[in-house]
Amino acid sequence: MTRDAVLTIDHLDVVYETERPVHAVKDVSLSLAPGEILGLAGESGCGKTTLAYAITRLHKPPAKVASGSITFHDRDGSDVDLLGLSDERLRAVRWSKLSMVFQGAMNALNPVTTIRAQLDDALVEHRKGMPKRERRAIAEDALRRVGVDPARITAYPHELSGGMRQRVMIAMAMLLEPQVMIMDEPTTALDVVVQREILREIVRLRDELGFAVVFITHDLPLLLEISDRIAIMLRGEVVECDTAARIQHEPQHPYTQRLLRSFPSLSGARGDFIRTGLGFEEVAS
Ligand SMILES: Nc1ncnc2c1ncn2[C@@H]1O[C@H](COP(=O)(O)OP(=O)(O)OP(=O)(O)O)[C@@H](O)[C@H]1O
Repeated sequence: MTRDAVLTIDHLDVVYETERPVHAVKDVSLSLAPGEILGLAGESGCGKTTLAYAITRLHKPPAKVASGSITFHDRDGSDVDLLGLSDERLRAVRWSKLSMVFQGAMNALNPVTTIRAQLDDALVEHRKGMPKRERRAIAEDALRRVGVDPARITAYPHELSGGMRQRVMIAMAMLLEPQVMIMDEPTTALDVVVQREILREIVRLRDELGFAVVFITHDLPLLLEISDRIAIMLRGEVVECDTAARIQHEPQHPYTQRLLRSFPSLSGARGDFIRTGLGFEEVAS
């Protein structure tokens, strides 16, 4: 157990129990510090999403956690064995302690209820007894944080653009101020400018609210910009885990070196776009 961690993954194995079993996550051990952004990189099929689903206990048969543990170290000092939680306890932990935004999450909003109702449902369930006026204020604040005009709270999802819906999902994930957020390609469906804007917001909010993030994307240059540390996965295993700077400038594993070479843009000047808000040209000049 690591006290300075908010999440510890210990020797995790996840297998798809299909006719020919697929050992998708192999002996993965990782820890996440409070407030840290940990990037997960690796080519398609290396097990990133399987790992993200296991952490959030969203994996379903044929996926099975064959061995290992995932422990959430709550700010209040208690340790929560995520894999051993009853469904009821899991519901209590999800969104309030640990939340997630997955690929295509903007389609996860309920199409027949307003944004207000969806945010309010989460507050009613997890903040029992909170007066309505306070719930409204928190929901509007959550939207404001991600750059959505709170006046849009009465809208139905179809009345918002894809980028706005995605922001609403991120607002939803942050609504209860969780200590950990798992984000798997949270902005992939959006155009690059909107992606960068949302990511800059996530980094800013992490600075403000102090949540930790496990961030998954195919976009390694982007990951290098926003992550504190990066874990490189290859065929289900974490082959290297280090600070973003060391992964970029002193990669140790041949696969990491190969992965970096597959992004020619990495040899150019970049890296401050998300953190500083400067454009590449400004950074380079
Ligand atoms: N439902 C399933 N049944 C059997 N095998 C599966 C299933 N889902 C995923 N896999 C296999 O598990 C391995 C890991 O897949 P996973 O989706 O976790 O990788 P990934 O790194 O997230 O890929 P991508 O970047 O394309 O999303 C792959 O070999 C994949 O084919």
